[in-house]
Amino acid sequence: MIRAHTVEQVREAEATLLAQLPEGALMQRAAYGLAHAVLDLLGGGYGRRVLLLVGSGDNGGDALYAGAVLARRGAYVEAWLLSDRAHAAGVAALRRAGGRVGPPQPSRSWDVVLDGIVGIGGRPPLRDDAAAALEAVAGVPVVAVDIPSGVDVDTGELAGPHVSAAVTVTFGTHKIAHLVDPAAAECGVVHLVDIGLDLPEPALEALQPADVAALLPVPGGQAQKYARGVVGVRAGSAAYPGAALLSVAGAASGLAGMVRFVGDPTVQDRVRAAFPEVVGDGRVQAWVVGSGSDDSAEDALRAAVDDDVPLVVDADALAFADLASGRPAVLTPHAGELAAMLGADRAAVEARPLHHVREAADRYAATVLLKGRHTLVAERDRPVRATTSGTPWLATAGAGDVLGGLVGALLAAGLAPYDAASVGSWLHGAAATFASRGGPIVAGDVARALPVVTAALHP
Ligand SMILES: NC(=O)C1=CN([C@@H]2O[C@H](COP(=O)(O)OP(=O)(O)OC[C@H]3O[C@@H](n4cnc5c(N)ncnc54)[C@H](OP(=O)(O)O)[C@@H]3O)[C@@H](O)[C@H]2O)[C@@H](O)CC1
Ligand SMILES: Nc1ncnc2c1ncn2[C@@H]1O[C@H](COP(=O)(O)OP(=O)(O)O)[C@@H](O)[C@H]1O
Ligand SMILES: [K+]
Repeated sequence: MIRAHTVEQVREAEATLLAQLPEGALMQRAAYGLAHAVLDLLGGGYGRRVLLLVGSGDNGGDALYAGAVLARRGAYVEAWLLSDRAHAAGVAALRRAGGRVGPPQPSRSWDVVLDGIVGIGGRPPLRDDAAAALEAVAGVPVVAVDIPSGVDVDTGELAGPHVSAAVTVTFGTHKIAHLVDPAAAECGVVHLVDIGLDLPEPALEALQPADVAALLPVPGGQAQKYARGVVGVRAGSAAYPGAALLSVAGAASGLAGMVRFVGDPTVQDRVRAAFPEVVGDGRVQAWVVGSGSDDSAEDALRAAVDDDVPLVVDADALAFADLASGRPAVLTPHAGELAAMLGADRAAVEARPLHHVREAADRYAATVLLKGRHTLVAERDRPVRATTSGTPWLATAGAGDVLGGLVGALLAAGLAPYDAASVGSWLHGAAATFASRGGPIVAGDVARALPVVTAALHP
């Protein structure tokens, strides 16, 4: 599991550790890890040209000490101090190691910039002098120290100019901005340096393959199809028959024991032709409702709610999500749909996805899965889960229908809504990456890849 903590949680853990360690030891650990990440990126130190952007806090201190390590490895290191209160011991260490301190020499070209402007003590927006320094080094790859300066650490929001990093080296634990967009998209590759912090329950987490494998419902020797769970799909319409096929394709991932389909008769024929294993109406352990349902969405959701089993509420059914409020249910909006549910603008949801997904989980007393580059799953009183598997090629029509069906299969197999949503989202992203191999895919490819990625979790 990748765990992310708030600034306050990190500060508390840091204070406990600082009290036990000799002065400066924690910063040395951080700086050493940072320097080695930079050496990895540059393929060595000798002859490399490194510019440090140094603010007034300990984040600048990390950059200065790492700069000293790099200078001792033969790099040419220069520190641009953005404050006259830069970390004094760090400045001295850099000088001792042969680094230069002062405004950068205009003619120099840099292999890398270390962003030590602000870390977890920064409050966006960045000040003008810091923003001007970033402009001056535009085009040079940046390694962000702890956090790309200018992003809001605890919300993942952007507020004005900020660093776009190739690599972010963080310390002790991930921060929320490393996992939540739009800030997460500015972090590049995130590298965690262990500095020995003892941390509480995280604010946010991201499942890793081992976590997904541990949560996955796997049939035992005595398995039989009904006991494995039956998932029902009420999706599609004469106008959108494809959505029914894709929702069923996700449900027919093999993770539940049986799939039922209920819908428009012409659509039903097409579903049966494409999926001979799918049967008609009857008892189910979970319903998936709404993908392409058009004007039948409300009736379909009411019928599903009457069965009193866990629900996936997708697409057209989201307009009636109040019907699922307080029930075991996963609501699966994209940003536009969530905006409509909350009476907000789509742009506001995209700028503040964490805020809005939490608001919806609270308002609907349900599990809310907000689709996007890093999908977020929120439920009251639980850490939000972010999905980091996937590829931008997954942003393709019908991919969301497959996801809804898949989450429904996991609900039917007995996972709680929170786990079904986050495990389903992870598998969906992994299947997309597997199917894509770096190239284009369509939604059906994602569904077809689900058994392969599921099998790969249990070698
Ligand atoms: N926690 C840990 O376990 C460890 C932490 N470590 C490191 O310490 C870092 C935290 O250091 P920190 O507390 O000194 O804060 P930090 O982020 O460097 O600077 C804050 C200062 O910047 C300023 N400033 C504020 N807003 C600004 C703005 N918008 N634009 C420009 N300037 C702005 C403001 O100062 P002012 O100039 O207002 O006096 C403020 O005081 C952490 O991220 C990690 O790198 C590791 O060494 C070891 C383990
Ligand atoms: N930039 C992106 N990178 C990775 N995945 C993305 C990106 N944008 C969207 N997705 C994923 O693509 C899928 C699109 O689903 P959705 O918006 O519901 O489309 P549709 O309604 O056509 O099925 C979601 O699973 C979402 O998380
Ligand atoms: K930084």
